[in-house]
Amino acid sequence: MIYRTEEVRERFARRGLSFDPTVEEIVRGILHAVREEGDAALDRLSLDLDGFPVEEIPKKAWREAYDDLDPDLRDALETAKERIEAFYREEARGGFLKAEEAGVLGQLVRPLSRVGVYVPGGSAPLLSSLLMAVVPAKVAGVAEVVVASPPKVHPGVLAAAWVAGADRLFAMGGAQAIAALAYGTARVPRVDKIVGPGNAYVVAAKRLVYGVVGLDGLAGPTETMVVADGSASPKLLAADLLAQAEHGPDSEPWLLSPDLALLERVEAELYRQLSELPRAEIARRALERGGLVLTRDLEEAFELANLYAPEHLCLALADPLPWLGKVQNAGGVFLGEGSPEALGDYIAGPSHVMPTSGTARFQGGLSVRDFLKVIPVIGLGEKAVKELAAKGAVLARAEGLEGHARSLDLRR
Ligand SMILES: NC(=O)c1ccc[n+]([C@@H]2O[C@H](COP(=O)([O-])OP(=O)(O)OC[C@H]3O[C@@H](n4cnc5c(N)ncnc54)[C@H](O)[C@@H]3O)[C@@H](O)[C@H]2O)c1
Ligand SMILES: N[C@H](CO)Cc1c[nH]c[nH+]1
Ligand SMILES: [Zn+2]
Repeated sequence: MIYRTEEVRERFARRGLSFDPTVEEIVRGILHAVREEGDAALDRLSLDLDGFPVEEIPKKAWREAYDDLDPDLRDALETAKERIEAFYREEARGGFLKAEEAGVLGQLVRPLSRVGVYVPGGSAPLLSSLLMAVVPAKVAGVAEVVVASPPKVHPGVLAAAWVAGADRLFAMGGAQAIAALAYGTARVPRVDKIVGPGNAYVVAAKRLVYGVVGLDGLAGPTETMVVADGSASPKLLAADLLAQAEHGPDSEPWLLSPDLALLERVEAELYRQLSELPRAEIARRALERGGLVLTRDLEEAFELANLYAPEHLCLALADPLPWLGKVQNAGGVFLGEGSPEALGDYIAGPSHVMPTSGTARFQGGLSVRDFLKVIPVIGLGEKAVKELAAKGAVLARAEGLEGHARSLDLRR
C-alpha cells in the first residue's frame, strides 16, 4: 500500500507504547502467582503455557550443545561474539575522581552484580539475541548473568550461552520468567536488572516489575524504516523489508521515498518475494501494519522518520553519510544498501536489542552503559565546606528545611 505523507504523519506523531488491557490483566495474574507461590506457580504456568516445567540447564549441557553444533554455525557464533565484544570494548566506561584543593569530587562506575537476560523463543529461537545482551554485560563486568528462554531451549541457544560466557540458564519464558527474575524464587535468583526483548506478555511484565528490578527498556516487536532514493535496488529493499516483517505479525516495515516509480517497483517485488518466503503468512500480516510512503523529498522523509522514531533506520541512499546529521530519533542507523539491517541483527557488532514503539525518542540501543551504575563521590576539604555551607543554608531555608540549614550552619 502506497501512502501519501498526510495519511501517516498524525499516526507517526502519536504512536507510543500502548498496552492491551487483556494482556495486562493476564500478566498481573502471572506476576502475582509467582510472587506469592514461587516455584510451584512457576512450574504450573510454564506447563500450561509452554508445555514443560521450569528447569535450570547446567553448563555441561551448553558445552555439549556447542560441541554437537554444525561447525559453520559454531564458527559464525564465535565470529559474532568476537565482533560484539570488540565493539563494546571501545565504549567508555570509566568514572573520574578529581582531587584538588577544595577536596575530592568524582564518580565511581560499578558493574551491576546480577543481571537477567531474556532470550525470546516463542516464534523463533533467537540465539543471536543471547549474544547481543550477554556479551555487552560481560564486557561491563557483570559478575553473574542469568539467562531465561522458553522451553524447550534450542541447542543453538545453549551453544550461544556457552560462547557468550553466561553464568546460569533457566528454561522458562514469558511473563512467568520475568516474574521469577524480578522477585526471585527458591530456584531462580533475584536479579538487579532485566534486559532483552520479548513479545507483548514479556514487555507488559517488564513494565509492571519496574522498580522491583531495573530495566534496559521495553524492546518489543521489531520494526524497520528505510529511507531510499532512486539509486536503491527494489529487489534489495523488498528483501530488507521482508526480513523484519517475518519476525511477527505485529512487526512494522516502512519504506519512505520521494521516488514514486521506485515505490511501485518495490511493491511489486515485495509480493513476488513474499510468495517464496517460508514465513509468508506472518510477513504478509506485518506488511499490512507498515507500508510505503511517498514523500515530497528526502528532507520530508527524514522529518517523518524522526517523528516515527524507528527501531532501525536504514538509509538506502547513494551517499548516506551526509544525511546522518538529520537523524534525531532512531534505535540504530544503517548506512547504505551495503549495510543491511539483517547484518546488524547477527554480526556487525552493535547489539540488535534496540528501542521499539517510538521509545527511540528517549533511548538508544543496548550498550555497556546499561550494565553500569554511576555513584557520585563527595569529599570536600575544610575550606570549601566553610565557604559552601553558608550558601547551602540559604538554599535550605528557601525550601523551608530548617534541619538541613542547621546541619550546614554547624560546619561554618
Ligand atoms: N526490539 C528488539 O531488539 C528485538 C530483538 C529480538 C526480538 N524482538 C521481538 O521479540 C518478540 C519475540 O516474541 P516471541 O513470541 O517469539 O517469543 P517470547 O519468548 O518473547 O514469548 C514467548 C512466551 O510468551 C508467553 N505467551 C505466549 N502466549 C501467551 C498467552 N496467551 N498468555 C500468557 N503468556 C503467553 C509464553 O510463556 C512463551 O514462553 C518478537 O516480537 C520480536 O520481534 C525484538
Ligand atoms: N531484528 C531483531 C531486532 O529487532 C533481531 C533479530 C534476531 N534474529 C533476527 N533478528
Ligand atoms: Zn531481525
